[in-house]
Amino acid sequence: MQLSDIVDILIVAIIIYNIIKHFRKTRAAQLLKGIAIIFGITYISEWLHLNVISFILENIMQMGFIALIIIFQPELRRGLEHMGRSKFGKWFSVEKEDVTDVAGEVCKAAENLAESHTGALVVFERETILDDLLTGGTVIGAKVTSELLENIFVPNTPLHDGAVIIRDDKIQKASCVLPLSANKDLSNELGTRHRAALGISEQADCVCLVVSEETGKISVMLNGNMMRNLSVNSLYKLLNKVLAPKDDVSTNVKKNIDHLKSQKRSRKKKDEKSEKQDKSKE
Ligand SMILES: Nc1ncnc2c1ncn2[C@@H]1O[C@H](COP(=O)(O)OP(=O)(O)OP(=O)(O)O)[C@@H](O)[C@H]1O
Repeated sequence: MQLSDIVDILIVAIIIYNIIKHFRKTRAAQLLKGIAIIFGITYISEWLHLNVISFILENIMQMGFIALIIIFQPELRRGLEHMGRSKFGKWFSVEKEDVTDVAGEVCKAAENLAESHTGALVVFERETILDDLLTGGTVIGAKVTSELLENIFVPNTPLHDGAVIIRDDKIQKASCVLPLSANKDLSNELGTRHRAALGISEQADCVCLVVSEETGKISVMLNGNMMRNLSVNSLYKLLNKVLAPKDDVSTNVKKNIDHLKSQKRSRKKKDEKSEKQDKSKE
């Protein structure tokens, strides 16, 4: 066995491990089990020379390949988008200061909504444009303010049902219907609002915020995971962290300048200190 074979096997093993890990808790896991069973039966029927059965199964598998691409289209798209996402690109097309403003306004609204037990669902769009995953919705296109957010979710008003979508520093849409998660591990006490937030976070890189009407608790969904019962403080920190532009070029430049300045300062201090020491010796 050559080194390239070992590398080859390792890469395939890592890919299979990640596919299983990714699909373990989703509807796709059942499909993958079914495919594995068909593969197994085909192999056994070939081994036993059951020609008709193996002919049928082989044809099913050929057609199945195309069917798989159609069935897994959202997952494939998400995976390819994830791969194509540049490490050096911006995650969010607004400045860090805007992110802090948006996070502040949303947290203020979340605190008031939680206090009054008003249900709310807010989705922050990041790299992946969410339009294809949304049904319905009313375009708003206004700057994010706590007053506007709180107003949208007032019960029995036209826009309170469904999700608000935040793109950059604007409320892009309200009253949007999101895809529901098929996660079976989700607690029974959580209904469709939480399931919808989890659903879209499984299919895109967005960040979802839910205020429960029933309990007044704040939850955040990200990459198909849920963080429950967050305080407003931790929500603020989390939003700033996940929405901030990563490795923003200007931030890096600033960091470098700061670093150079602090080096210069410490060199100057050192020089002054040694000068003083020399003088005292004299
Ligand atoms: N697919 C969906 N997309 C967006 N919003 C949805 C969707 N399904 C339900 N909702 C919202 O969730 C509300 C119903 O919430 P439900 O009580 O079933 O969920 P929940 O997770 O228990 O939340 P809560 O704790 O606030 O009661 C609906 O009125 C609607 O506003």
